[in-house]
Amino acid sequence: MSQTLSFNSFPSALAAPKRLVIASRESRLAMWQAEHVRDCLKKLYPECDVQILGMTTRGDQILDRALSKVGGKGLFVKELEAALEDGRADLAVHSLKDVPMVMPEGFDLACVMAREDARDAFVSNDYASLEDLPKGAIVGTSSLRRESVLRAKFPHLEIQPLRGNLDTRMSKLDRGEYQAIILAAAGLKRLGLESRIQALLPYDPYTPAAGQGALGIETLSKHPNIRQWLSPLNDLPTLYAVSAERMVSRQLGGSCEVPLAAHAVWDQSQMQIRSFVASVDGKAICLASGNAVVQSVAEAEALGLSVAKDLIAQGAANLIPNVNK
Ligand SMILES: NCc1[nH]cc(CCC(=O)O)c1CC(=O)O
Repeated sequence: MSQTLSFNSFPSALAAPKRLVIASRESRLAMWQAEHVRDCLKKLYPECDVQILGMTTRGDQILDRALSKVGGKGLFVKELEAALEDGRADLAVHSLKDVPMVMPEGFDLACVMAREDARDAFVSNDYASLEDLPKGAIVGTSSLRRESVLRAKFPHLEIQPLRGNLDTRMSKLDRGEYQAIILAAAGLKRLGLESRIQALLPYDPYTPAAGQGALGIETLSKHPNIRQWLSPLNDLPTLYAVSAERMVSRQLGGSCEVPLAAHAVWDQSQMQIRSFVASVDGKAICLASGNAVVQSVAEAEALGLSVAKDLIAQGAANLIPNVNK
């Protein structure tokens, strides 16, 4: 093992925390996630005063343009990082999918919690599956990754952008603006909207984004105690899986300006990973998968690196703007 990590154990050398403030976005999903972390911390440290500081980010405010055009994933995390930096909060809870692949100087991804269902979900009021949609039906998604698979498999469908938080997206569907929408199953399940899922999309070909369904907790690097306090919340299978996925994405530029999917599963030392890079029209695709025994974060990252190299050898970099070829 190249790294020593402690899991599910009380960091006994350290006194329990007295007060912890969690920075969170204010969407219903973000608050559910922050409350989940608060409840886990309260269970671990019953004496600790755990508070949630809700805030609005630029990513929540800009709803009229594609995320890929206005600055990408970082838009959802910058305000939370500012709160960590000036001491208003001790930790920030994020959907790991929204956390940039390279952490900014001074910040750490201190903890990765157990993953929800990582699949994409088909949501519709009138149709049971993608296969049932008629020619010209409008499907809502702003994810270039989802769009590329849909356009490759169902060229007769019309893909339209869909932004906003989960409740906004669901109400746009319910108002009839779309015949169907594609969302991460994890968010729907967390908000008690599982019954709205018509079909869970299989990992092949609907491979999710790196980190989808997992929660990440960010802290300042200069506060190692907080990392220690959070360490019992880490989930090892999830940590290994997302370490491989995030390595693939990092090697390929880590932006959401390109259709990029990476999904790994770790079970009893065996890791499997599947990844693709595609053109938005779905006409070009590089696909790679891998298998390895993984018993450390470093080994997970090594598998991710080999998958990224495989994709690059197939010409994936030609599909990606600004990546080192
Ligand atoms: N890109 C936005 C985003 N970030 C995290 C989730 C859902 C929850 C998750 O994947 O953890 C979503 C919505 C979606 O993709 O439908």
